[in-house]
Amino acid sequence: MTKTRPVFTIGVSTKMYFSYEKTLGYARAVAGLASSNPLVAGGLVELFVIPGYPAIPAVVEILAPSGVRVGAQDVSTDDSGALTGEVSAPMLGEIGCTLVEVGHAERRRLFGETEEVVQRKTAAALRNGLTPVLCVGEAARGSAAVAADEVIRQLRSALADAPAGSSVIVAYEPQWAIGAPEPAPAEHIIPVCTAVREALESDRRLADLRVIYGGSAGPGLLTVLAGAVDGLFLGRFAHDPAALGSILDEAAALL
Ligand SMILES: O=C(CO)COP(=O)(O)O
Repeated sequence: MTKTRPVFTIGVSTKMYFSYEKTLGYARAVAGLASSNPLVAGGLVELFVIPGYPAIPAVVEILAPSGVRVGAQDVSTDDSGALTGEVSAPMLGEIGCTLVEVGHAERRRLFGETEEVVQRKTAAALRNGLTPVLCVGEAARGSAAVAADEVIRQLRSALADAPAGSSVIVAYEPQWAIGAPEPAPAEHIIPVCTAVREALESDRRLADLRVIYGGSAGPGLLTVLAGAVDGLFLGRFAHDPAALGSILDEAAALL
């Protein structure tokens, strides 16, 4: 049987907001939402959760039966070696991750992650069978055309070493819209995501490409953006499971 390609990909990062116990409670709530949702069960909506590292194995155990994918918030450039504090893609795969965030704006801004590092982390994820959730976005608010150029440049750099057959989730996250009261306006998001898709469509190495939006995303946004994005990458505004439930209801209404 061929696997249904999801129409929407909806992911949540808990960043460093939650304790261990709170993370597990959240995962249980998401498992409840997912297992009672026919769209998730049928593969039309793909859900993923990205908790803090120590919670990953327990979250995998909670979410695996309901088909929710689990990822990590970062990954090492290398597969093994003297890299104290780093976590390798092979180990993330061993403990049940199927995706990893690469190049989140907070990693770039607060931890000095350069484009070269983002490129190497993307390659590490892909060579180990993990889907990179490749986070890109312009630093300052400006026109959509300038943002699109910058984001496409970041993507080409990040994907420089991507092998043929790569599956990639691009998370377009304008840096100025992260941690803000509201997401970027739809008139900004839609042309940027459309330009990204057009730019990468001809890249024959990409077997599967999803383009999702993140940055103060929450209930209501999927409806506004549907057709232009493949889904959302959520932070604060989905940390209440009820909000995630209402986004799943939106997805159902759109399908
Ligand atoms: O960075 C984000 C997801 O990775 C978005 O976070 P917020 O929705 O909390 O702004």
